[in-house]
Amino acid sequence: MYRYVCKTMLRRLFLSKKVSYQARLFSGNFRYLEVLNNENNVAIVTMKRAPVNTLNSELLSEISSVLTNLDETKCSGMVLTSFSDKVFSSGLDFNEMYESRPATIRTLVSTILEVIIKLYGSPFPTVAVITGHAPSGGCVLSLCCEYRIMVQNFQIGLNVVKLGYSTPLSIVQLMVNTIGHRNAELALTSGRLFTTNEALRVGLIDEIAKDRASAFDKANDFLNQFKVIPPIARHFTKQSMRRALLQDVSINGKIYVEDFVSLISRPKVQELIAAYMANMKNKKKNSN
Ligand SMILES: CCCCCCCCCCC/C=C/C(=O)SCCNC(=O)CCNC(=O)[C@H](O)C(C)(C)COP(=O)(O)OP(=O)(O)OC[C@H]1O[C@@H](n2cnc3c(N)ncnc32)[C@H](O)[C@@H]1OP(=O)(O)O
Repeated sequence: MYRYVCKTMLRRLFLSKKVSYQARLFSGNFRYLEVLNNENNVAIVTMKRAPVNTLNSELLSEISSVLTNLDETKCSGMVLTSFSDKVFSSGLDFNEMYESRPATIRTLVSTILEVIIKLYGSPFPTVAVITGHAPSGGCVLSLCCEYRIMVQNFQIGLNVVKLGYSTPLSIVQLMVNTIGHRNAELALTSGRLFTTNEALRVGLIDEIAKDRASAFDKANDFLNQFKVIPPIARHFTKQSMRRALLQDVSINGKIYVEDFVSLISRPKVQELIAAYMANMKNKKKNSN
């Protein structure tokens, strides 16, 4: 009898461990992401592709899967952030754009498009906690969120024009919707990166935080206000605000992707990407 009780207790203990292990598996399943749920059912999605969260197809497809999962599990909100206290994301991975087969570039671009559609159109409220630099693709991810809180002394913006290709129309629209036509035109045509203070002044971010912890406090304050708002009413209102852009990308997305692939594949653009990458390496060598 004693042996039976011990065995049953051990089995229960094992099962309970297994359950809590499975609960953690959602975060453990990803190579480049950590996903944790807080007590308010808010998902904290942390990009952790060291060193600078460069957006390759794998990281983007993990973000895409998480967004589907959060939609299905009816989370109350999402915070998108970075493991790094220096870089939120360094944008699309040059290694998948430089001297790559069109199919590789196509996968990269289609996957970021998938993320844009899911993140921008998500039914739950979304906040970007920007703990470091957010150039290009990093800025795009934050623009798809509803609210941006950025830590002091970093840079954010869309500098793609400097790489020799134009900003895709929907991305232009994201910027226009956020900082207005005049500011967007000036910023996009010059590839301007804004400091945290400048970004607040122009409306590219909503709040400045002194550090990661205070950025999370501000994100919680933003999300808490929705506790008293019926989610369905909130969701439909968000959809109405975002419908035009979402409809455009779902109708024309494939065309935008193909345009972007052929733009990136042009010899002149490839040359500029190579020079840009070499410049990054030189800067690093000289600073060491
Ligand atoms: C709806 C429309 C449908 C169409 C869909 C199209 C969607 C398009 C989206 C918009 C277009 C976006 C384009 C891009 O994102 S292109 C990428 C542009 N990115 C940049 O210009 C930033 C480049 N990086 C930096 O400026 C710095 O790295 C940064 C300031 C971010 C950090 O500086 P830090 O000094 O901390 O780090 P390092 O520069 O030493 O970098 C560390 C290593 O990482 C490598 N690195 C950095 N960025 C990239 C990158 N984007 N791709 C590949 N590799 C990168 C860097 O070379 C270092 O490598 P090593 O350690 O090997 O030297």
